[in-house]
Amino acid sequence: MAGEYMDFEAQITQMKKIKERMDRIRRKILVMSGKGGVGKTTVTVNLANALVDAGRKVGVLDTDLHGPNVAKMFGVEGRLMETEDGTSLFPVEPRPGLKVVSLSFALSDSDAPVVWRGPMKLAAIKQFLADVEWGNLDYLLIDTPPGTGDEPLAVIQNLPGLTGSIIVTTAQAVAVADSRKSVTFSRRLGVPILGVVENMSGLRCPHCSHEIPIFGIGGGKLMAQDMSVPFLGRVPIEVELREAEDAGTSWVSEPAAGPSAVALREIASYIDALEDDYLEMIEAEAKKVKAEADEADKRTQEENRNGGYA
Ligand SMILES: Nc1ncnc2c1ncn2[C@@H]1O[C@H](COP(=O)(O)OP(=O)(O)OP(=O)(O)O)[C@@H](O)[C@H]1O
Repeated sequence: MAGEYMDFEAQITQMKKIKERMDRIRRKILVMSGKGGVGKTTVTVNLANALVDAGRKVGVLDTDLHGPNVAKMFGVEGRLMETEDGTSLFPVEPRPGLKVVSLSFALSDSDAPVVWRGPMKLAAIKQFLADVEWGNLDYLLIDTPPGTGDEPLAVIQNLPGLTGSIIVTTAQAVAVADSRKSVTFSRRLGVPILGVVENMSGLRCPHCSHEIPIFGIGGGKLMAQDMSVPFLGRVPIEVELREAEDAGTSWVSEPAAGPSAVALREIASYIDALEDDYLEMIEAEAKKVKAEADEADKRTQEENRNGGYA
């Protein structure tokens, strides 16, 4: 499948299939981070569980082939199930209302590192967008590897009606610097930014309740303000959250769960309460910003062709 040559007609058929599938999903959200290990998958998995708790139908697509943790954090073993005619792939369902697919389900050996070039990843992402039988969903959350590489680009360029991106960072200066690139990347490609989450934002000492700023506190919020994007909230470090992820249980669903669950539930409620009018407005704004950037690029190319003269 991945990397196979596809003629023009087959590509058009695939694009139509993707559109049909995506039209049945109300909101499609890309979860990104500039830096690795800042908690993108944690945010994806917990937002998904919180939205399911609120009665929403949610799908999660894990496009991270090199560190696919989504299925593990939902406590499921992933395996690709096809219809008999091979035209559709079925997601796994860790709990009612939640469907999960990882690109890694297509790999036979989970211990083997993946050596796929960009075009193979692009082909695989397109195939998953076209073939996964999500049915009707309220949300599709798409987890991507860190950075602004092939996977987020493939999703943005091939998923019609992408609602927006959520950018996850820690408050640490290096993570913030990288997450600024994710903001610029989203803007340059015309993707509305729903907001920034500052994860691992302080650890409350269990003995004295003092907040220890392991990766700093506040850097993500400052970045969001500086780049004029919404700030969605701070999620503190919590041992129980990490333990729940290792056990594949839903931390946000625990009524007595601590401050990280409270913060993640609040972010999920905020996202769920976003009005369609607001989303249309930020989509129009994002398209305008992209059109202006395209125009500026065109002028620069023109100038370069004319030896630096307009
Ligand atoms: N708020 C938190 N409290 C405790 N542990 C956390 C928190 N956020 C993330 N973790 C843990 O930190 C590790 C990295 O998180 P996660 O896998 O979500 O990051 P990521 O950005 O998706 O990583 P990658 O770059 O590999 O895709 C995981 O072991 C996760 O359980």
